[in-house]
Amino acid sequence: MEHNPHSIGNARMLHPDDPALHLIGDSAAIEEVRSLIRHAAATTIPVMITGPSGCGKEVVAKALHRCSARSAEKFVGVNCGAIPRDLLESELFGHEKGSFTGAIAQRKGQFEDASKGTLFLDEIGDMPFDMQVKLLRVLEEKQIERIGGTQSIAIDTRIISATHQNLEEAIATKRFREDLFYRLSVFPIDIPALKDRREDIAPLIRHFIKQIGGEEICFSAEAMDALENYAWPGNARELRNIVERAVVLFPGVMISESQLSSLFRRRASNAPTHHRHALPSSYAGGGEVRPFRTTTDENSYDRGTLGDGFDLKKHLMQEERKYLLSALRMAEGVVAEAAHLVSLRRTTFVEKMRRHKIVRKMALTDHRSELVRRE
Ligand SMILES: Nc1ncnc2c1ncn2[C@@H]1O[C@H](COP(=O)(O)OP(=O)(O)OP(=O)(O)O)[C@@H](O)[C@H]1O
Repeated sequence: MEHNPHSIGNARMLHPDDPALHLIGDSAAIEEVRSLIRHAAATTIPVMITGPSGCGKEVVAKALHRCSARSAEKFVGVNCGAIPRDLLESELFGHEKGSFTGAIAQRKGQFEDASKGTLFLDEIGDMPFDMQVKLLRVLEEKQIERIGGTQSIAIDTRIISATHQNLEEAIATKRFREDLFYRLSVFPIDIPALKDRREDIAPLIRHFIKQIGGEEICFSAEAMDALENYAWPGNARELRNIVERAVVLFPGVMISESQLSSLFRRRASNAPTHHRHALPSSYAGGGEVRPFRTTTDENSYDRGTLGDGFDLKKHLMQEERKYLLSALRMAEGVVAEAAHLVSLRRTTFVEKMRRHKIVRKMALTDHRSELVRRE
């Protein structure tokens, strides 16, 4: 058992610097999450954080790390869905020099790097099935072997995983190993969607305004009402983006309900209104702005474009990459929505992202887009 004097007890007994308080929200659901963080932080048991995309899973993981006795050590985040299969094993477990083409030097993996600290396995539901077997073995034996290595290395790494997927469903369809699921989710923490904890919207707006800096903004009572009634398909991430836009477009201004539509640039028709019955049903069609336009007609290419080394396969790959990135940007990093924008299944979209080495967070405005994030 690890103990941290600041992490145990209820909110009233807490030190004002309690890292769990960095998790913003006044709802009962967030209060419950804070309480779970404090309990989990006093142990090293594996925690699995679930909730829809953008709801704050990484914020919770970091709060848990900061609350724990490991807070002085590293927090290392790995996005299991964004790293190509071939690289993931080396990313997690490291490799010895010469163990494969391109392994020009020995490299420690994230498990070793985060030893004594916390390893955050984000998007665990996207981990390839064969890697799941390897991960399970490591968790059971508490030791790793670098690729091409001959000796086992003991590790003392706290594991927090997260997913927006329904892993029970993934288990039923044999995409996720049941034994690994039970190993990782000893202590589950579920974060509800923002639409189910509307009390958090106002404090989150205040928090984001402070975090972003710049001139103060505020929303009229009707505008606040509309924001509190909106469906927030992108959850807190979408709210943050709206606040960012508001700070740029309306510095020092009281924002009215009618001005909100300019903040919701994705789909003007989906902008919130304070009439509950008029609320956008999150991705309903009517009046959608069409994201992509065809720029050329059939038969319109001539010798000027073709010939001279024109490579159709390469060209199509480049175009595909542009479409994927644009869709991701328009969907503000919500993969399911981006896939919907280009009429692909989510899994196909993720597969294409892997092929193009696209990281979901490349599309986000807060530029936290690395494969591996460190604190
Ligand atoms: N309760 C919260 N308090 C403070 N900031 C929050 C909270 N929830 C979300 N955020 C902010 O919203 C954005 C998205 O949060 P985060 O990246 O943690 O979501 P996530 O659930 O991990 O997303 P994904 O599933 O896409 O990985 C971040 O900018 C984060 O700082």
